[in-house]
Amino acid sequence: MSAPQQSAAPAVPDTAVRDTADSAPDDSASGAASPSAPDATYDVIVLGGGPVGENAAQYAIEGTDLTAAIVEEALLGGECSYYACMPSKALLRPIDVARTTETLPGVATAALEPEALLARRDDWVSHYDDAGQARWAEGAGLALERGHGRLVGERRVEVLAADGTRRVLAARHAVVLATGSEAAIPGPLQGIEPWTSRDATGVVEVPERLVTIGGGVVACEAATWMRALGSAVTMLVRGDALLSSAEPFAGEAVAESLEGAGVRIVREARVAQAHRPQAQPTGLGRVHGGTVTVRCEDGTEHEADEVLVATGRRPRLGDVGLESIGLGADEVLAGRLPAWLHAVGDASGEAPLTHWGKHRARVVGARIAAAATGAQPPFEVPDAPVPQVVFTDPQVASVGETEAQARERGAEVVTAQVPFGAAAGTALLRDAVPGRAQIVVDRATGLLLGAAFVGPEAAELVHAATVAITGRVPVAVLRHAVASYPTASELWLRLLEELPRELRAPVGPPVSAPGR
Ligand SMILES: Cc1cc2nc3c(=O)[nH]c(=O)nc-3n(C[C@H](O)[C@H](O)[C@H](O)COP(=O)(O)OP(=O)(O)OC[C@H]3O[C@@H](n4cnc5c(N)ncnc54)[C@H](O)[C@@H]3O)c2cc1C
Ligand SMILES: NC(=O)c1ccc[n+]([C@@H]2O[C@H](COP(=O)([O-])OP(=O)(O)OC[C@H]3O[C@@H](n4cnc5c(N)ncnc54)[C@H](O)[C@@H]3O)[C@@H](O)[C@H]2O)c1
Repeated sequence: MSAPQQSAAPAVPDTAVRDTADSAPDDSASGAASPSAPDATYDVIVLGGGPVGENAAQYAIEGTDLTAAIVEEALLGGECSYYACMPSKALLRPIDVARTTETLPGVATAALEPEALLARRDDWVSHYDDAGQARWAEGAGLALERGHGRLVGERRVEVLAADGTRRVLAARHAVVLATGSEAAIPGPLQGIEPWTSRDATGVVEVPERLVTIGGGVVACEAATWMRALGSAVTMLVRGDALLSSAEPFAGEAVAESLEGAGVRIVREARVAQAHRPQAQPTGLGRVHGGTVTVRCEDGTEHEADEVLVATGRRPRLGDVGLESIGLGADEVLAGRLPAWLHAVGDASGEAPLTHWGKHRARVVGARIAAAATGAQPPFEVPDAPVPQVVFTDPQVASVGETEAQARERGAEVVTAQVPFGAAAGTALLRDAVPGRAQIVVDRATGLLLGAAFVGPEAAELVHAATVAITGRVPVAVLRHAVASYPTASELWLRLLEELPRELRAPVGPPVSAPGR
């Protein structure tokens, strides 16, 4: 589906590749066999050039004279740039704007132009060409080794290029696994060439009838743009809610909105079988064969022109040579790795989100640089919270723990909830404002544990919560962080006002925040 660009040679001048004579790793130290002497040696080798691998490589050499290579078998920039975040958000933003115009008197309702929308998507994925990313890598002083990389021993990586040539690379200090993830396709749907998220973001032929399987982020976002493009969408959800890992009111609001737009949501629908004549890989975003019939365990059948499987992703660790160093995927996912080997991003099993993977890559990259140069490792925050935005209408923006997660952990929590339109700034966004906002606060410390904003343009509200959780700002102090009038951020004031007085306005001397 992708159009890999292949070249056996590194994309940066050979000056970035140090002489290997006296510094190649000593294989005898580990007892691991090396298939051959290295063709090149770098200080750091990163397997996988997605956003996470790029950041790991960049931070591992920044401000040093270390060298790093990124090994990439397809498009430099990874899933996020060409098949995931960027195309999906490029599709969703005009849809969001058009929806907003439906609710705002004083502006004509905007009509979507499907062809122009897909053309915008194509621009945002650089027409599946990674030349710009390759230029960035070169500018950052990173070597680019094109081909499939796998470990072949301790700090050894073999790169198999598209033309069949093999190069063995040696890493003086570290190897980073940043190989991303792949769509998980349940058994009954294998063999019928279903769409994955790649086809949905790369849509070329809009199927008249689309069935989606799954009730998570991909299903909800894709249902939004596929419905807007004209598909009759039926979502088969095996549970009773959408976005089940978020606060319950998030899934309810998104379901109401999708149903309002004409999407059919079938809950408790467990897929037992799927059938399709002439299933074939016709290309990215094209209909992959004849009519699909999906049969559920309760005997109901759903017919469609295409089926999108959105049932989660799994780390891509199957063909990275872990066995050559006596490890398996379980060790990677549990973080049981030798000191020279690191895993980051989707491949690590941590939250499969670009910003989180990139953050961890910066941390790990800086650690590698410090260890390699003998510098003091940079300060880290071990329990930084993970934010996420689901770009549905309404948007779902959340960070930290949900109320249920905090209670399950045994925390004594207080929550505050307000309608999303409770502040003048949010009420002005649309004439009818759906959604809610909620904060979860630890009763004993007054610290924020989690926050969720469900509403139009909620995305930008969540960073304040991320800052408050990361910086351990008590709600009594947060109350004095004044939002401008009339902005959406004033929702914070409304939320804090809902908390018990002893938490938000305790009596005492002025200013008691730590560090002041
Ligand atoms: C439809 C969709 C929308 C998304 N939207 C968002 C969003 O809005 N915001 C967000 O934060 N996250 C989003 N995500 C998640 C995000 O795409 C991932 O978290 C992110 O791409 C992970 O980056 P990565 O670098 O770890 O992996 P990837 O982006 O998957 O990159 C891995 C790279 O490694 C290469 N590779 C793999 N194995 C090898 C090998 N053996 N040798 C050489 N190269 C190899 C691959 O070709 C690929 O280029 C979305 C995901 C999907 C599916
Ligand atoms: N805006 C964003 O940040 C964004 C957008 C898209 C994807 N992503 C990331 O990509 C990852 C993958 O997204 P996703 O939606 O595929 O996964 P997900 O984990 O969000 O949702 C998977 C859904 O599939 C269901 N499911 C799992 N196995 C099933 C089966 N065998 N049969 C039927 N249903 C099944 C689950 O119950 C759930 O509803 C997510 O973890 C998400 O973080 C992020």
